[in-house]
Amino acid sequence: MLQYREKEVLELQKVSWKRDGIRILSDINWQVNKGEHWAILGLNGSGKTTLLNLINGYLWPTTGNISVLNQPFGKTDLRLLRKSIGWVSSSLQERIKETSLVEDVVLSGKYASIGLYDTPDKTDIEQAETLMEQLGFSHLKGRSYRTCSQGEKQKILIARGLMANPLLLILDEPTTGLDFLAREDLLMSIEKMAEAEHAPTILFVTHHMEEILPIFSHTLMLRDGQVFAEGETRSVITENKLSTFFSIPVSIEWREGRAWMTRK
Ligand SMILES: Nc1ncnc2c1ncn2[C@@H]1O[C@H](COP(=O)(O)OP(=O)(O)OP(=O)(O)O)[C@@H](O)[C@H]1O
Repeated sequence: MLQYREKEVLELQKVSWKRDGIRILSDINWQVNKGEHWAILGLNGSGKTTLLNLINGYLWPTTGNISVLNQPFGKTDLRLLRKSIGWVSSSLQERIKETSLVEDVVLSGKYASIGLYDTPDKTDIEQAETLMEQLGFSHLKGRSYRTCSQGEKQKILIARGLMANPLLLILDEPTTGLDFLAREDLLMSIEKMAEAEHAPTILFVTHHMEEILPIFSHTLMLRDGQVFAEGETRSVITENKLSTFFSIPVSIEWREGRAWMTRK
């Protein structure tokens, strides 16, 4: 595990990524500091997944510099770094063994494994139980993962991601496929988790404005592989900026710290 006391969680300087002569990401400058949680907003194909793959070191930038948890890429052991990063995505969901018990899926996060290969100790079991309670699914203990709903599965995977006490937690479109109630329930669990003591820095990828909860102090907007806007959420989520971003006039209504968008 990395020992990490610095202020800076993430720094990208002039990062570009090209594939087959096409620039997928251009000139990304982005800094995330401790104490901030970021939403990443972008249309399909804007480069969000590519950006996450760069941060995790699964892709290498064509140009520019990346430093994650104060570890400059090129001088760092990426396998060690990845132990400090939790990543919850739909591709992870597909890799979970459907017959596993809910608590074993959570516990497997301790070893960054998909199955449960090591024997968990008492502290691990207690930690898993605390996370299940915090995220509101203690009642699913003893059930198989297969029998859980989509919203429950997302909570299980977030708890799994938290088992290794990551410093950075990436939630890549966690609300995909959820109905209104399941989505709100998951968002409230994420909010509670973010407010807990020793919570990791969260990067939350979404297509939907209203999912940017007040805990997301900052927002990065990506368009066509470029940073369209970045900074404090209230200064980024404005009618003017969003109308340009979506190329249609939109209005925003703020309710309980969340921006609800409609077409004008
Ligand atoms: N390995 C690759 N080779 C060629 N093109 C790629 C590759 N990976 C991504 N792209 C292209 O880069 C662009 C950005 O893709 P990316 O998956 O990062 O977008 P995204 O914002 O995550 O989209 P979505 O919201 O649909 O998941 C797309 O046009 C995609 O086709």
